[in-house]
Amino acid sequence: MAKGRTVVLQHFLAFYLRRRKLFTRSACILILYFTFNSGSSSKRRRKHGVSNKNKRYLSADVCTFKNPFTRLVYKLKHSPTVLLFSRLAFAKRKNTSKILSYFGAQMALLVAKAIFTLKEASLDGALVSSMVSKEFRQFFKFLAFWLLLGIPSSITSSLIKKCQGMLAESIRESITESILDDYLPDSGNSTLYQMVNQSRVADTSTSSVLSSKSASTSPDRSRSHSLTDVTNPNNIITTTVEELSQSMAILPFQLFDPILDIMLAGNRLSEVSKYASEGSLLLGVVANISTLLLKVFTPNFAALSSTHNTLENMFHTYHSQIIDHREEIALSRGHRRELDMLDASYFESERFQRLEMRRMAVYNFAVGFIFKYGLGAFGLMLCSFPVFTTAYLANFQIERKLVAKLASDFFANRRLLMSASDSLGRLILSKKTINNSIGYSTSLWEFDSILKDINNASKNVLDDHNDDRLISGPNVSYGNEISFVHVPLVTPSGNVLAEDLNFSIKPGQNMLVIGPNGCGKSSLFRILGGLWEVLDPGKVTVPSSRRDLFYLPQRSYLTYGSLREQILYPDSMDDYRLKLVATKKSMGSVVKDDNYLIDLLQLVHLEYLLGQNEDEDSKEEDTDDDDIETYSIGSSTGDTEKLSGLDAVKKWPDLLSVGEQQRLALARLYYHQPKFAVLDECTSSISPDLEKECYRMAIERFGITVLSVCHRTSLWQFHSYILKFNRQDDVAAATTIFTKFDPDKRLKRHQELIEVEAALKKDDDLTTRLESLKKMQLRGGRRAKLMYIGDD
Ligand SMILES: Nc1ncnc2c1ncn2[C@@H]1O[C@H](COP(=O)(O)OP(=O)(O)OP(=O)(O)O)[C@@H](O)[C@H]1O
Repeated sequence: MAKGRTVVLQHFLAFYLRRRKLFTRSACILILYFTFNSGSSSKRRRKHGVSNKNKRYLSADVCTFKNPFTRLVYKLKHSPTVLLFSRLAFAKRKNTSKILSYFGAQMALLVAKAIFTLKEASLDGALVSSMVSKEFRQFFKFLAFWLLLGIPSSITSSLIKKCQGMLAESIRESITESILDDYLPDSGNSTLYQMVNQSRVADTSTSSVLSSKSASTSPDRSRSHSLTDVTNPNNIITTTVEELSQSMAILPFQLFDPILDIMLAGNRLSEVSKYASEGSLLLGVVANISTLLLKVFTPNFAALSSTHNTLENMFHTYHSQIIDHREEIALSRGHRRELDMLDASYFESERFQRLEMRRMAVYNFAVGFIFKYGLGAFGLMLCSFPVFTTAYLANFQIERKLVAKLASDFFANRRLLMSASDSLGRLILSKKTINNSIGYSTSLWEFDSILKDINNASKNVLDDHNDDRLISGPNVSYGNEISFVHVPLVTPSGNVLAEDLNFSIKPGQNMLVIGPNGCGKSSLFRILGGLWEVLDPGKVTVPSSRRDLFYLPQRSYLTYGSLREQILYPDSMDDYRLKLVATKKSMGSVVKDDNYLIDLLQLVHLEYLLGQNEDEDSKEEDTDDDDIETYSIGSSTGDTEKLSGLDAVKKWPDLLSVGEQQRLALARLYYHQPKFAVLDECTSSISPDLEKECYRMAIERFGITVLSVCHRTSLWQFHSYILKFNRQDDVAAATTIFTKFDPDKRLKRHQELIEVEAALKKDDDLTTRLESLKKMQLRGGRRAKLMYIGDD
């Protein structure tokens, strides 16, 4: 009876042996398929409120594709990762070839690595076999081979790492280049201003033609815009691009290395072991059960990384805010309040990180145990199977030579199966990297879409492709003047500041703009600078070229760079050199060389900046260890702190007082010598005498026509026209009056008012005169003294 059962079993085994290759390969495919389809289920994603980000980009008609292949192609074509790579990373041929070559090199190295692993496994087996059969010469021969194999194998591993680094760097370079081209476009469009502004304005649809245009052209994009925090573009451009590049660079390794390992191991097993087919099939089933089991321990990676990023961003933003306002905080002793905010933000972030670590610890344990030990144990069983079956079939009468062969196979197979089970674990972990990459690329794609929408909308309003235009649009015309006719002044959030703005200024007619705080004085210049649109029925006439209008705000913008660069801004050093060559060629015109720049500094009494070549930074640098190779950041000239004069590179915004910064900005204005200049309280911190001198210089010496907002009466004398904003307390929109301005007359009346007010206390006869003056004030609005000015 027992003999009959043995015969049946032997026939059964023989049948499987004939089909072993087929079984092995189908088992491999099963393993890969089920492993890859594991992870967080869509049900759980929905429960956590995190949808598959990819799906946002797929319109409803994707469901109409019956053919799964067409559907897959459609999905791929619309996936943000593919879009991001096709339009940003591969935007330039040079970058494309770099990325593809590093990717190709990495793939080739991965294949080489897998082949070396196979060879090592065979050598392991051979070593054990020679040891068991006591063939010492063979043993040392194999040992030498094994050592030799270690050289190319180690080189390959190190080259893979290097390739990953280079791939990450080229992806980052390429995406950063493309995003920066949209972020600060050559056309001079105020994309960054509009993007941050739009996201801060709650109701963008009211007045922003830009947003409505972009919404109408791409509904999917406008819907997704709200998902990206564009108020923090620095984080997206630095951190997100870096993280995406890193994860995309390690993806080929994480994905293809285990797949190659599994495939090669399966193939090898089917060749070397007679009974590997059943084992491989069973291994496929066990791998499937394991991945199902792993789902229980898998956290929602997308939700985790999104919350993590939000909390980190918040902490980062608080820090930047404190650094930006360090002086105000220090003077107002606001430390405790700021510390509370930082503590709260850090505590929140840390609490979440602990939760994240707990979830990841459980997940890592599950991956480690299930795949390394669970599948590893199964692999050992599988390897021992040929030993037991051979022994069983030969009725446990095995020759010595066969024992050595079985031992060799056992070790080779065990090694391959252990590495295959480990590879399965890595394959599962690679899903995390894929999800992260999708998350990062979605954020980046949304961000770039917003930039592109803004730039495209601006292009639509352009009547020609002249990038040098000051502003463009259907309501804009060009001439030798600045004029506003029936222009409504409306904020991006739809607040009407002034319904009907009218004025006209020709060269030489300097205009004073006055009005209460928040009435829209600076907003007028936002229209003039192209930041806000000229809405219907308004018509604006401006000089055609950007160079004809210069804007100086109250807090002037200084860059980190040389003193010369502060004066030249926004010109670059190349622009400066070109201008120098041009003026030298054209005989007779003033050559704006370094001596000219020094003269300008003298005009604003800043010549002492030329002599400052020692500061604390340089002293700090002296203490640096000479042996350490240091890099000069922000300058190609090397030892920047030793430079002096116009070449001195310093942290000018931190080094100069507000008044000094304003004077430096005036030197900048003199250098550019525009036709018109907007001076928006740009001299408020300069002493009155020097302020007057600077104004006189701008108007008389450099022939600049100024449109100025200033509260000091000492500057009235430079203006011949006045634009006055009147706002009643109960009406949001201001009315405006534009008239000729006689500074002497107005000053006299202003002085008179002061004197009458003083005399009133003593003399009743002046009451009548005061009443008449008060009437005029009331007509002018609530800011009595200011409204008096310019009232005829
Ligand atoms: N980007 C913007 N989006 C929405 N509202 C804005 C924006 N910029 C300014 N405003 C609003 O427009 C109004 C006018 O601002 P503006 O800067 O023109 O005032 P101002 O007359 O120059 O005041 P001040 O004399 O205090 O400088 C303010 O209420 C301000 O909140």
